[in-house]
Amino acid sequence: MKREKSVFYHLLPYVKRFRWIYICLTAMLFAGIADGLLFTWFLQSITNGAIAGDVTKVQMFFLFGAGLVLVMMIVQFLNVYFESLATNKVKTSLADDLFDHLLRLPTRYYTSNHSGDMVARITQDVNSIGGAIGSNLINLIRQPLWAAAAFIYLVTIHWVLALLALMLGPATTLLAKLCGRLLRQNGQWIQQLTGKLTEFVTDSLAGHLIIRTFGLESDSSQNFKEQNGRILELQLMEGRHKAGLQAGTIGVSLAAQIVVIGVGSLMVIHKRISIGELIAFISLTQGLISPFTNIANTWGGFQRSLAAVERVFQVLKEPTALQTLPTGEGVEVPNITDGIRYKNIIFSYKNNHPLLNDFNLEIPAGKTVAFVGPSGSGKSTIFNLTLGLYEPNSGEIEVDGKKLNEDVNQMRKYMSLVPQESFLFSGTIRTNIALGKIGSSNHDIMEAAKAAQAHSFIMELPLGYETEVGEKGIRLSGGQKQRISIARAILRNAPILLLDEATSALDSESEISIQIALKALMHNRTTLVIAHRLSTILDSDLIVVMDKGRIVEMGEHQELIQRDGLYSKMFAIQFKEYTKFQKLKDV
Ligand SMILES: Nc1ncnc2c1ncn2[C@@H]1O[C@H](COP(=O)(O)OP(=O)(O)OP(=O)(O)O)[C@@H](O)[C@H]1O
Repeated sequence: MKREKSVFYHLLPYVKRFRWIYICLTAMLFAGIADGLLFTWFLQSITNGAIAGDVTKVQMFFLFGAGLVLVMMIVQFLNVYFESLATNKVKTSLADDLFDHLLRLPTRYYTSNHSGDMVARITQDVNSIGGAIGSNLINLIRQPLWAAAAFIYLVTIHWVLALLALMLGPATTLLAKLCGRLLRQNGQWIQQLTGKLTEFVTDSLAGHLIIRTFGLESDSSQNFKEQNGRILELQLMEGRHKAGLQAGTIGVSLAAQIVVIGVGSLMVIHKRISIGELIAFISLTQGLISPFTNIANTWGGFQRSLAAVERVFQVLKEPTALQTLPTGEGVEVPNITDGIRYKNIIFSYKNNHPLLNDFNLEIPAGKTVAFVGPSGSGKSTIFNLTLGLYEPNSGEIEVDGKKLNEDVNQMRKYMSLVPQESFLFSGTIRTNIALGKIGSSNHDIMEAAKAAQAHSFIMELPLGYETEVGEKGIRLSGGQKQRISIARAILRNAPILLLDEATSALDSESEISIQIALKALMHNRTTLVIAHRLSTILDSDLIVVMDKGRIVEMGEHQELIQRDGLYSKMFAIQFKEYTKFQKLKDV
């Protein structure tokens, strides 16, 4: 019960948010119960009237019955309508809050959780919570009230017979408790496996190229079938539990009715109750036992929904990194004059050996600093920290004299990132560039594209700037995507640029276009670049050579070459590869 309480505690704010709907639902609930009792009274009275040969009474109750039917229809309509309103409104707000919360979560959460699982929580789990806030919840409230009302009504006729009718009810509750536990456990397994299956599907779609080129289709298909088969087994087991519960509860309900009919008939013979009252008993015994049956059935579905609610609230309980959600609308920030300072930074991704240990560096404003070093030396980590995606364990980063961690959102307005892998969202080229500064005019977007050497290839596309890109859109080459990414950064016009150069070799035309685009982008900005291109390295004001999280060398190109250390070795290798590449291209 502790678990149920905690789930309700979490759901309560949502119920409160739509309290007027729940108030209407409660009103309908009482109207439904009153209607049911009035119907029994109608049955009892019209039967007694018929037996007594009282035509006026029969006629009057006939009209009364017709009125009841009308009221019942209206109540039923409003009941279903309000229930759907309540469930869907809560579901929608929960999904809104969940997505909002996901956007606020720290970068660590994204790197340590699978996107497929997050998708499953926001779609499937949110959808399954209907059972905990909609019909199941209402039924769990309605049924005991209905049982109590029916019992009181029957007690006023004959209390012994009423107790007899009630006697078998609790048996179904025991059955429900047992099956409920099994169903809940099963529900959790199904949800976990479905989350895993969603992860597998998203991975397979994203990695379809590897699947195809390595000929892994049959293995993937087999893997999917196995996982899906396991879910099927659990669903069938769920079906068996539900069937057992249903059969047991129907058995109990029928047994109670037979007892009531048998004993009630004897009472009619002995003139203890009238035939009309026996009919009331027959009609209400069903109403007395069915709540136990319905609670039992509802309990299973309810337990399953609780499992889904728990998965949703697991995410909602994760501590966030952002208080407010920043907007991409353009705000002009002044150019910086004081550069970036890293002071005694100690940082580890996990609580083990720190990757950066007492890292100190000063990047002067307006300069281009290239970070070079072997793979895993910590270059991207410097970017992650500068962008405030991770916080150092100790030490401080200052941007233009202000502490980065004091207002990360504001400080990020000073920066734009051109990532190694250019990501295009589903939408048009225009909207993709406009992400650099939401609300930009078409003229500004076009100017940015021109500076990024992207305008001419965009104009050659069938719909120009309105061409759809992203998963469902046209395929752009790596170089073209990169130029759109650069245009986005040009439009953002932030004073600090973080550029993670793409490693893949481009054809010479793209290479030249990108060089021109980057020159335009880097102009007049403080630039941090994870450098892979010789031209970038040579043109940098400062080269920071990193190895195992430490700065091992620092200086200008010539200086570092003369030092004959790690940099000169790396440069020699790169230069050899570069000339080989150039020769190959010349051939
Ligand atoms: N999100 C993360 N969680 C845990 N460890 C990480 C994470 N990102 C990077 N690392 C580890 O930190 C170390 C430094 O990685 P980083 O990406 O900064 O290196 P890099 O110099 O940019 O490498 P590359 O040139 O290959 O991109 C590596 O050992 C890497 O495995």
